[in-house]
Amino acid sequence: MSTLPHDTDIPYHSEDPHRAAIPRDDADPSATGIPDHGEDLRGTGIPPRSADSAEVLVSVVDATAAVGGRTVWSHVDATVSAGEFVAVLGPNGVGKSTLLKAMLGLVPLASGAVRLLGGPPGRANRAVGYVPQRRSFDASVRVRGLDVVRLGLDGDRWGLPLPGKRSRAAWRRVRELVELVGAAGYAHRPIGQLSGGEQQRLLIAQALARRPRLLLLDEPLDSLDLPNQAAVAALIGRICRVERVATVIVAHDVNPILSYLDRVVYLGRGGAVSGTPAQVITSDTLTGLYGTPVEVLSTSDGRLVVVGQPEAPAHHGDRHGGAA
Ligand SMILES: Nc1ncnc2c1ncn2[C@@H]1O[C@H](COP(=O)(O)OP(=O)(O)OP(=O)(O)O)[C@@H](O)[C@H]1O
Repeated sequence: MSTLPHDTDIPYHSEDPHRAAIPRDDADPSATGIPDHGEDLRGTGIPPRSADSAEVLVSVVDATAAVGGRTVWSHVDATVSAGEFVAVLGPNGVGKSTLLKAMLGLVPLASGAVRLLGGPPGRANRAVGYVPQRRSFDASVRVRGLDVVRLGLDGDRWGLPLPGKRSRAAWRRVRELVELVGAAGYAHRPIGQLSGGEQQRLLIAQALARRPRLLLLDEPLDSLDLPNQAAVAALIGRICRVERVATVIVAHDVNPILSYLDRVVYLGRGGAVSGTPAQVITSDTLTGLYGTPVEVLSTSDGRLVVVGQPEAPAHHGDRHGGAA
């Protein structure tokens, strides 16, 4: 895989000296069947994160979100540190997308606070790459994949075209990104004619265009087949670990990303529990979160199956679960 060189005029922070510490898991991972990601990255060659001082990029503190006049979740605490890979999990409609939007300042909080890269959300959004949910292109869309990636660099720019030197640097950056996500074989084709997995890779490349410190991905594995889920999950794991872009991913199924994750935020019943996968994805923790018996089973190939998780969340205002 290619790395992101530093020969353009676009700021990049991969040499950040304040990389996050890995929140080490006190629980025995073998007890739950959940791999300890620090040592096990499925033989990908991806280095485990080293433990040094953590810089918090996002903090959500005792937050309550109300959308359309209804409380979606309340008393949620969550943090994302530099270089971390964090999953937001929970049943349909529990408010996972709302949490990402709250981090971006797109959904105002009813109470509590969000800080993004040291300030109020919204101000630092140029340093954040965001791929919203279910963004796909109709077959009739003729824009090339390359141009979709380029929009991540200058899509918000109006007026005269970039001068030649800056334009060449921008196209060089686009080519790097296309290589990074493994899309070189099809990026010149109209994006509407590409598969869901191919489109997803190009959208991730677009979100990385400005060398963000934080990547927010809303269900990037949605509607992909299993091999594509595994491939895109591995790509995101590499971006997080090798390129050191902290990543928050909304997912329905934790299994494709399980071995790459540092932490999860599990939403349910008005609140949230966060911690390492081994701490959170357990029968006891999820039973406490949902207030109904939930069983976490581990299959022989290491997949987790959550049984009994309520599909339609009840919305309560009470605090529930030990948010970390
Ligand atoms: N613009 C809106 N107006 C009113 N209600 C909304 C709006 N957007 C979301 N909601 C409601 O807020 C709740 C949380 O939605 P959200 O999309 O955050 O959930 P989610 O966990 O991401 O769901 P899914 O897993 O189905 O994508 C849902 O009940 C949804 O119907």
